Amino acid sequence: MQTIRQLPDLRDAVSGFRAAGERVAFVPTMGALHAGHMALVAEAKLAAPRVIVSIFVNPKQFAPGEDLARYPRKEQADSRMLAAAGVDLLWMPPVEVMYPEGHATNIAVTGVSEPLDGAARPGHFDGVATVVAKLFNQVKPDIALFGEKDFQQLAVIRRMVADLDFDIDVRGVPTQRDDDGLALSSRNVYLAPEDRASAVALPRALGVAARAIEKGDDAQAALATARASLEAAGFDVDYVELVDAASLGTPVAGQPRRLLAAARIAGTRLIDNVSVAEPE
Ligand SMILES: Nc1ncnc2c1ncn2[C@@H]1O[C@H](COP(=O)(O)OP(=O)(O)OP(=O)(O)O)[C@@H](O)[C@H]1O
Ligand SMILES: CC(C)(CO)[C@@H](O)C(=O)[O-]
Ligand code: BAL
Repeated sequence: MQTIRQLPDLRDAVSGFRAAGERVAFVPTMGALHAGHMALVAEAKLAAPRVIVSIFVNPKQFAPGEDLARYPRKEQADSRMLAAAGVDLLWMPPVEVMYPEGHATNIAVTGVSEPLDGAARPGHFDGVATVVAKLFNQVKPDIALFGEKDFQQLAVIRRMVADLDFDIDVRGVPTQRDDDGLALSSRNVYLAPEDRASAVALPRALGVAARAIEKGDDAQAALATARASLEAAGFDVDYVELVDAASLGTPVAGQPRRLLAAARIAGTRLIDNVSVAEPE
């Protein structure tokens, strides 16, 4: 696996793949890799002969006061995992390569980025859209893979790709979970053992609410029950909401729906989401 940190070197390597007629699948990450990321890499390996992974902890997507400084960084372990998984190229630009002095362009995707995490984390999705657009222009992938764990992020990227005419096939990969159901996340390492044990309330509350709504119970009552069980487990709840799976706005009869939540336990903010089928 080549590890590249400068843009001209990346351009040379990508031109080499293209000259050989090889399609490229791309997995953008912020590192501290776990089995969730590796599921994206495995899908990428199936999708194209060349796989590029990026690791870049993007300062622009952290709102003021968030965990940018203490975000886990595990460069050597990450690099070993990616090499063992058969990744061709690891793109790891320093901050000054991504945002040289004078960088002044911001990409704001309206609508789908505004509710939920967009409301809770001001500027977050502008930072995500801006860095993902730059990564797409740098890597020039044919296919890009994102996790459904960050469901709103996936929707924002799909919107941006459609609106800006990126010729990239964006694919979502189902959320990978620990044995007890907690979604894998780099931020899980922040959890003390007792908080990690309580955190299972998040997937459980979403599962219970989704099943209740699917069998025709009142959605608002199911959401209130989910909120109460999260609070009983020690969470401060940012939101628990049922939305239209495409627009992330008000659910539309007959259209796919999604139940999303964000909540903090002992200061660590976790997100999760599940699909909700039509009432039986
Ligand atoms: N449990 C998971 N299952 C599937 N995909 C995941 C999972 N966790 C992260 N991903 C995906 O991996 C990509 C990189 O995510 P990122 O590096 O931010 O990891 P993370 O674990 O989501 O970290 P964070 O703690 O910041 O949420 C994203 O597309 C994200 O949706
Ligand atoms: C897509 C991403 C790599 C952009 O920084 C990040 O938001 C993430 O890891 O999900
Ligand atoms: N996994 C999304 C990146 C973030 O929370 O900033």
